[in-house]
Amino acid sequence: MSQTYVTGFPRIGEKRELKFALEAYWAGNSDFETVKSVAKTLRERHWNYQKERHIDFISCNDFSLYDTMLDTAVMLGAIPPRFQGIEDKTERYFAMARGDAQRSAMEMTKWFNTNYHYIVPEIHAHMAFKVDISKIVDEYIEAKALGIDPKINLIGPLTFLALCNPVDGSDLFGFFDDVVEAYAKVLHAISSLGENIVIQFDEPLFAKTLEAKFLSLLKIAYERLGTVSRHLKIAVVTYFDRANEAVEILGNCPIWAIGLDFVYGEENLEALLHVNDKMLIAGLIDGRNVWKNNASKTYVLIEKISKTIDADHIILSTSCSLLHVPFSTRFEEKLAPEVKSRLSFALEKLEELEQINTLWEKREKPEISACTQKAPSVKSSGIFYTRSAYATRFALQQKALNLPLFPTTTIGSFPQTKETRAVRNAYKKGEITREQYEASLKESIKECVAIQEELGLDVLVHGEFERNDMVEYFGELLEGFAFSQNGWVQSYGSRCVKPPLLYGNVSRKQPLSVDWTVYAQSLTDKPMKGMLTGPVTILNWSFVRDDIPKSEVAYEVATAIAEEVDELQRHDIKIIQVDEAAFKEGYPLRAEKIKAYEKWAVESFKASVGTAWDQTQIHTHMCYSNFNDIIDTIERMDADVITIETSRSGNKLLKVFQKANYKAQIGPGVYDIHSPRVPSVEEMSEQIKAFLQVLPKEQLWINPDCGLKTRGWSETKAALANMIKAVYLAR
Ligand code: MET
Ligand SMILES: [Zn+2]
Repeated sequence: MSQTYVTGFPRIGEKRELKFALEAYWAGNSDFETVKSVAKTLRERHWNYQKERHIDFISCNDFSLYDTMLDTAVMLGAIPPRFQGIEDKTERYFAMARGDAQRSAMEMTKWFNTNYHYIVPEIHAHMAFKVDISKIVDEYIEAKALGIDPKINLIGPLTFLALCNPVDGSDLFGFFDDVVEAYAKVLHAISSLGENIVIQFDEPLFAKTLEAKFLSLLKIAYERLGTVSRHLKIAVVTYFDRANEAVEILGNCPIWAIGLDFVYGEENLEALLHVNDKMLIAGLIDGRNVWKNNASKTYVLIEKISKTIDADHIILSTSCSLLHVPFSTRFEEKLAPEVKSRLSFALEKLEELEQINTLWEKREKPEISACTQKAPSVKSSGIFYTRSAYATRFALQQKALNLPLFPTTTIGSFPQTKETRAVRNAYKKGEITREQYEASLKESIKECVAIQEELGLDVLVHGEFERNDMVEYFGELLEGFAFSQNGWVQSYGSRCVKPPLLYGNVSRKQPLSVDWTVYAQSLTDKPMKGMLTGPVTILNWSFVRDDIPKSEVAYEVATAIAEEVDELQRHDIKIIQVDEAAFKEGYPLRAEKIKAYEKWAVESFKASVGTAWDQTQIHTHMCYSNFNDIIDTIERMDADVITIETSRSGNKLLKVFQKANYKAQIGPGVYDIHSPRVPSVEEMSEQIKAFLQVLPKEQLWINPDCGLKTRGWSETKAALANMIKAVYLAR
């Protein structure tokens, strides 16, 4: 009998119950008892769903009221000093997650190459770890009471350590012994709960290209943790890519099982020899994309695995936690059948796991399913890109635009007020007519243009009031995208996103932004910048079809954008910005896979602007501050101007551009838009001076560091006015 295993389950609830319960509590509209009871109901429901599908290994402690990294920090007693004075555990927990009147929240960042954000634990020298497993015990007992014998999910010690932020600058590795000992205490305490308890250590860190030091520590850690108690069965589970180096070590550690992802790391097949006598938890059902599993392909994969691993040592599993996919397709009433029939969310994936297990048990190989998808029409070889060298373009653009020294601009969006959103929603719901909607949008654009003229900005924007989201907006207008009603995925805390479903061949059947941009240009003599989202960002923030290579999908999206670029310039729009906000987050975890990513990412960006004439100035924008490793790639994108987020990193970042002898223009953000604070003229003057120490003045643009849509109007006007004063002083 083979067995099934689910790495982890989404916790927000099929109707986002946890979100609403938490937000009501935070807003003071309900009490914590209500949150607790909603959470309990959800856990129970989620366990039962898994039980109904006869999943053999069901997790507890994959649940969290905010984030499991934060839970781990709490479990280990890694409480930053500023929160230690808060007596009440619940109050303290949410203060760490969200900050309170006196204390800033802990930092948050992306979990590996996903769009889930975890809380970054803060550690410092002489920190006394103090173990508290009460959350685990509660959930374990709760599951037991329901007749479930759960495994216990814990973030593995190496992944935990690697993601910690030593706030006092101390050496991360210096904490290793303390962290492992704290985990040993956790295991010791858990072992008193029962016999043969399975502990799942999540170690996605092992799917990255690792420093040798980590590999040697991993051996020490699991040799120690594997011997804490005979009553525990330790499973070390990796995901998101191959983990070959770690397997070579884990195969000789005193643990029970090793988990490998064969969906995003098929190279793990080569590591199987080193699994030795351990159980293999084989990640086969894609835990982070939404398409139906191809059972015949999976079956073949299991056959391959079984050549090295005895069948009774193979456990069939999801490739990672199902946290990264929406709950169920059963709430989708509006999706076209051809789209819906191809989807599989968390609940459906449980079914798929059960099915493949049944087939495998009976050694019943499924028929090869016929491919229903048409082959894409465009090939990624030989992209369309006819722009001349930068120097030639620069001269032509100078002439066409005649901009002053330190041209000023913004990143695109202006404050989205309640009214703006209300109008958009009313139009979406059919409560107002197209004419009414357009009239209202034009009003907003007109005001926005007037404000920018009054402020004295050099390159204006229309304000992006028609966009709810920079990817969704384009997806809705392009062919090949669909939108679910309830396809929510947790992004951080109580927040969820609903990524577009890029299911088919992408094409542009209508203009995307031309009308708004042309209207905005008609209101001013200053250049109006056209605003588009780039292909890499569109892909990285969508669920992308997996029946053809990503590079081909990206090229289709790029072709559609390139048509829009061409139409904009034919309407006399002289500057076009193609945002690649998510360029960097799409980077693979494995060094050897980076080249291939960069190739399709750069090529598709270039293809998306390849129609631009030399005198049309192409901007791009990225919200990052670390370009060290990717500067050559940025250069190859060949944009005329790149605006970036520097405001929080001084001119350190610009030095990277200087060192690379970067020739095109750069707009380093002079102020941080993530806070309502209005920086003074002096502050921004200082920033500009710092920039000038590194880059020649001809290369500099001055702008905020990202879009202004989350800001209010008053702070926006004040900050931009100060920015422009600082620029006048510099000129
Ligand atoms: C996350 S990057 C945002 C870019 C977009 N043009 C904006 O200003 O909102
Ligand atoms: Zn940005």
